[in-house]
Amino acid sequence: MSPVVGIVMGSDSDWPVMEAAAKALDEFEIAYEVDVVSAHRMPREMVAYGEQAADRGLKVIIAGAGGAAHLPGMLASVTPLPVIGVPVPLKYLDGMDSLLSIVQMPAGVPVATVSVAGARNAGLLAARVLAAHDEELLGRMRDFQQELNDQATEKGKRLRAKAEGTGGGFGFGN
Ligand SMILES: Nc1c(C(=O)O)ncn1[C@@H]1O[C@H](COP(=O)(O)O)[C@@H](O)[C@H]1O
Repeated sequence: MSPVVGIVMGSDSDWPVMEAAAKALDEFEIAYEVDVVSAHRMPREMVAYGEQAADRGLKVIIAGAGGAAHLPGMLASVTPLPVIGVPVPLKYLDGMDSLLSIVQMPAGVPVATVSVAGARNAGLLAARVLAAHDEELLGRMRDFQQELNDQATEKGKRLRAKAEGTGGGFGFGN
Protein backbone atom coordinates (compact mmCIF):
# COMPACT_ATOMS: atom_id res chain seq x y z
CA MET A 1 0.00 0.00 0.00
CA SER A 2 1.41 3.40 -0.87
CA PRO A 3 1.53 5.88 2.01
CA VAL A 4 -1.33 8.35 2.44
CA VAL A 5 0.07 10.05 5.55
CA GLY A 6 3.49 11.64 5.80
CA ILE A 7 4.95 11.75 9.29
CA VAL A 8 7.88 14.13 9.26
CA MET A 9 9.96 15.69 12.01
CA GLY A 10 12.74 18.20 12.37
CA SER A 11 15.18 15.64 13.77
CA ASP A 12 15.40 11.95 14.52
CA SER A 13 15.55 13.03 18.19
CA ASP A 14 11.79 13.76 17.87
CA TRP A 15 10.99 10.12 17.08
CA PRO A 16 10.36 8.96 20.68
CA VAL A 17 7.49 11.49 20.75
CA MET A 18 6.38 11.11 17.13
CA GLU A 19 6.28 7.32 17.23
CA ALA A 20 2.84 7.52 18.86
CA ALA A 21 1.41 8.98 15.63
CA ALA A 22 2.74 6.00 13.69
CA LYS A 23 1.28 3.57 16.24
CA ALA A 24 -2.16 5.18 15.98
CA LEU A 25 -2.04 4.86 12.18
CA ASP A 26 -0.93 1.23 12.54
CA GLU A 27 -4.03 0.55 14.66
CA PHE A 28 -6.20 1.76 11.79
CA GLU A 29 -4.08 0.02 9.15
CA ILE A 30 -3.32 3.32 7.43
CA ALA A 31 -0.17 3.38 5.31
CA TYR A 32 2.32 6.11 6.18
CA GLU A 33 5.89 7.18 5.53
CA VAL A 34 8.34 8.59 8.06
CA ASP A 35 11.21 11.01 7.44
CA VAL A 36 13.35 13.80 8.85
CA VAL A 37 12.56 17.07 7.08
CA SER A 38 13.89 20.25 8.66
CA ALA A 39 12.88 23.73 7.54
CA HIS A 40 15.93 25.15 9.28
CA ARG A 41 18.57 22.61 8.36
CA MET A 42 17.42 21.46 4.91
CA PRO A 43 15.12 24.19 3.58
CA ARG A 44 15.29 23.18 -0.08
CA GLU A 45 14.41 19.55 0.67
CA MET A 46 11.63 20.72 2.96
CA VAL A 47 10.08 22.84 0.22
CA ALA A 48 10.41 19.95 -2.26
CA TYR A 49 8.76 17.57 0.22
CA GLY A 50 5.83 19.92 0.73
CA GLU A 51 5.43 20.75 -2.94
CA GLN A 52 5.49 17.10 -4.05
CA ALA A 53 3.47 15.56 -1.20
CA ALA A 54 0.01 15.79 -2.81
CA ASP A 55 1.23 14.57 -6.22
CA ARG A 56 2.91 11.60 -4.53
CA GLY A 57 -0.46 10.53 -3.15
CA LEU A 58 -0.23 11.78 0.43
CA LYS A 59 -3.51 13.06 1.89
CA VAL A 60 -2.36 14.40 5.27
CA ILE A 61 0.97 15.53 6.68
CA ILE A 62 1.83 15.19 10.37
CA ALA A 63 4.79 17.41 11.22
CA GLY A 64 6.52 17.38 14.58
CA ALA A 65 9.25 19.72 15.72
CA GLY A 66 10.74 21.11 18.90
CA GLY A 67 11.98 24.53 19.98
CA ALA A 68 11.71 27.08 17.18
CA ALA A 69 9.32 24.71 15.48
CA HIS A 70 8.81 26.23 12.05
CA LEU A 71 8.49 22.99 10.12
CA PRO A 72 4.68 22.49 10.33
CA GLY A 73 3.92 26.06 9.30
CA MET A 74 6.45 26.10 6.49
CA LEU A 75 5.10 22.83 5.12
CA ALA A 76 1.55 24.22 5.30
CA SER A 77 2.71 27.18 3.22
CA VAL A 78 3.86 25.00 0.31
CA THR A 79 1.29 22.18 0.29
CA PRO A 80 -2.48 22.26 -0.21
CA LEU A 81 -2.81 19.22 2.09
CA PRO A 82 -3.98 19.42 5.71
CA VAL A 83 -1.00 19.71 8.07
CA ILE A 84 -1.19 18.56 11.68
CA GLY A 85 1.49 20.05 13.91
CA VAL A 86 2.94 18.27 16.92
CA PRO A 87 4.86 20.45 19.41
CA VAL A 88 7.76 18.32 20.64
CA PRO A 89 8.95 19.23 24.16
CA LEU A 90 12.69 19.75 24.55
CA LYS A 91 14.93 20.06 27.59
CA TYR A 92 14.12 23.72 28.22
CA LEU A 93 10.75 25.53 28.33
CA ASP A 94 8.68 22.32 28.55
CA GLY A 95 7.45 22.48 24.97
CA MET A 96 5.89 25.93 25.37
CA ASP A 97 8.32 27.25 22.76
CA SER A 98 7.34 24.49 20.32
CA LEU A 99 3.63 24.97 20.99
CA LEU A 100 3.68 28.70 20.48
CA SER A 101 5.85 28.37 17.36
CA ILE A 102 3.28 26.07 15.78
CA VAL A 103 -0.11 27.24 16.99
CA GLN A 104 -0.23 30.96 16.11
CA MET A 105 -0.32 30.71 12.32
CA PRO A 106 -1.26 33.72 10.22
CA ALA A 107 -4.73 33.60 8.60
CA GLY A 108 -4.69 31.73 5.33
CA VAL A 109 -2.10 29.12 6.35
CA PRO A 110 -3.76 26.67 8.76
CA VAL A 111 -1.95 24.12 10.90
CA ALA A 112 -4.08 21.88 13.12
CA THR A 113 -2.00 21.92 16.30
CA VAL A 114 -2.33 19.13 18.84
CA SER A 115 -1.18 19.29 22.45
CA VAL A 116 2.48 19.25 23.48
CA ALA A 117 3.74 15.74 22.67
CA GLY A 118 0.22 14.90 21.42
CA ALA A 119 1.43 12.70 18.57
CA ARG A 120 -1.16 10.00 19.23
CA ASN A 121 -3.95 12.50 18.70
CA ALA A 122 -2.20 13.71 15.55
CA GLY A 123 -2.38 10.14 14.21
CA LEU A 124 -6.02 9.82 15.23
CA LEU A 125 -6.88 13.18 13.66
CA ALA A 126 -5.23 12.11 10.41
CA ALA A 127 -7.34 8.93 10.54
CA ARG A 128 -10.48 11.03 10.96
CA VAL A 129 -9.56 13.25 8.00
CA LEU A 130 -9.19 10.13 5.86
CA ALA A 131 -12.36 8.58 7.32
CA ALA A 132 -14.45 11.52 6.11
CA HIS A 133 -14.20 10.01 2.61
CA ASP A 134 -13.98 6.35 3.58
CA GLU A 135 -17.07 4.63 5.01
CA GLU A 136 -15.14 1.57 6.15
CA LEU A 137 -12.59 3.65 8.05
CA LEU A 138 -15.41 5.77 9.47
CA GLY A 139 -16.95 2.59 10.88
CA ARG A 140 -13.66 1.62 12.50
CA MET A 141 -13.37 5.09 14.03
CA ARG A 142 -16.87 4.69 15.48
CA ASP A 143 -15.87 1.30 16.96
CA PHE A 144 -12.75 2.90 18.44
CA GLN A 145 -14.84 5.64 20.06
CA GLN A 146 -17.24 3.05 21.48
CA GLU A 147 -14.27 1.21 22.96
CA LEU A 148 -13.06 4.41 24.65
CA ASN A 149 -16.57 4.90 26.01
CA ASP A 150 -16.69 1.33 27.37
CA GLN A 151 -13.27 1.67 28.98
CA ALA A 152 -14.22 4.94 30.70
CA THR A 153 -17.50 3.40 31.93
CA GLU A 154 -15.59 0.42 33.30
CA LYS A 155 -13.17 2.74 35.12
CA GLY A 156 -16.11 4.54 36.71
CA LYS A 157 -17.58 1.23 37.85
CA ARG A 158 -14.30 0.14 39.42
CA LEU A 159 -13.82 3.50 41.13
CA ARG A 160 -17.34 3.43 42.58
CA ALA A 161 -16.84 -0.12 43.85
CA LYS A 162 -13.59 0.92 45.50
CA ALA A 163 -15.17 4.01 47.09
CA GLU A 164 -18.10 1.94 48.37
CA GLY A 165 -15.57 -0.35 50.02
CA THR A 166 -14.28 2.61 52.00
CA GLY A 167 -17.77 3.71 53.06
CA GLY A 168 -18.28 6.41 50.42
CA GLY A 169 -19.02 6.36 46.73
CA PHE A 170 -21.99 7.04 44.58
CA GLY A 171 -22.43 7.93 40.95
CA PHE A 172 -25.04 8.37 38.28
CA GLY A 173 -24.05 5.15 36.48
CA ASN A 174 -24.88 1.65 37.65
N1 LIG B 1 12.24 22.82 15.01
C1 LIG B 1 13.13 22.21 14.24
C2 LIG B 1 13.27 22.33 12.85
C3 LIG B 1 12.38 23.13 11.96
O1 LIG B 1 11.35 23.65 12.46
O2 LIG B 1 12.67 23.20 10.77
N2 LIG B 1 14.29 21.57 12.46
C4 LIG B 1 14.77 20.96 13.54
N3 LIG B 1 14.08 21.35 14.62
C5 LIG B 1 14.14 20.83 15.98
O3 LIG B 1 15.35 20.94 16.64
C6 LIG B 1 15.25 20.06 17.76
C7 LIG B 1 16.63 19.57 18.16
O4 LIG B 1 17.17 18.77 17.12
P1 LIG B 1 18.48 17.91 17.36
O5 LIG B 1 18.13 16.89 18.43
O6 LIG B 1 18.80 17.27 16.03
O7 LIG B 1 19.56 18.86 17.80
C8 LIG B 1 14.30 18.94 17.35
O8 LIG B 1 13.20 18.92 18.25
C9 LIG B 1 13.88 19.35 15.97
O9 LIG B 1 12.50 19.10 15.69
